[in-house]
Amino acid sequence: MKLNERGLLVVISGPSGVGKGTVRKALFNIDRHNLEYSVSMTTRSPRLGEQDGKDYYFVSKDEFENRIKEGKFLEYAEFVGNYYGTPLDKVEERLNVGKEVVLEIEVQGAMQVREKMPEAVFVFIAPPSRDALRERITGRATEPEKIINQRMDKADREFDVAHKYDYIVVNDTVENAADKIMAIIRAEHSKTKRTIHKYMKMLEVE
Ligand SMILES: Nc1nc2c(ncn2[C@@H]2O[C@H](COP(=O)(O)OP(=O)(O)O)[C@@H](O)[C@H]2O)c(=O)[nH]1
Ligand SMILES: Nc1ncnc2c1ncn2[C@@H]1O[C@H](COP(=O)(O)OP(=O)(O)O)[C@@H](O)[C@H]1O
Repeated sequence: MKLNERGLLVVISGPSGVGKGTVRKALFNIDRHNLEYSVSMTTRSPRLGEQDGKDYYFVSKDEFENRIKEGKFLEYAEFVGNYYGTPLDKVEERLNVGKEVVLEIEVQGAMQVREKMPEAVFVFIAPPSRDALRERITGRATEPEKIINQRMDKADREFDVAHKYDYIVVNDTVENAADKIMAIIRAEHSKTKRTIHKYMKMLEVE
């Protein structure tokens, strides 16, 4: 692999129900060829229509904890009673073939990635308002009210760390948000390439 062929790691976070999954799908419709979604592993139960290996790898708590011990996650975190983590091997493999790898993860995990891979780009998706967020998460009708309340509390704490991200994108319409994230990825990709190119020239590396 040539040094300048490595893809960009893109970390997307945002409160539950803000529209991360919806925006991500729209993003992949813009450029399916260069983007690759990192499928996470979780101990939460599948929602209706979710597929193992596509939406998540659904595993037991024991299996997840074994993988933690074996060091198989780039990052992992507990979120409202369940584990979620990013399998490391696949991310490395896809970055090395030049794909832009997209992680959709919560904020504690994102901060772990920043420690390990500071060259990644970090995007926080925000709702147009707190009321809009509650409407979206309620409208999706996948969680009971108690869990929705827990997720709204969690959202308030997540807003507090939004300033640690490189970009904040408001999900007003899905199309706008996806276009903005695509523009960020393209700009960051060119920036990284230019930096590597300059560095290699300095070292007189071919
Ligand atoms: N740290 C971490 N968070 C994850 C991972 N996969 C998903 N998440 C986050 O876990 C949270 C809950 O996800 P989920 O139960 O699917 O709910 P949803 O975001 O409301 O659809 C969201 O903030 C996800 O972005 C992962 O691999 N690592
Ligand atoms: N820009 C938007 N305007 C209105 N509703 C939206 C928008 N983006 C997403 N939604 C809706 O909000 C709900 C939550 O979206 P989802 O992608 O599941 O969120 P997340 O993955 O962040 O939990 C879904 O019902 C989705 O259709």
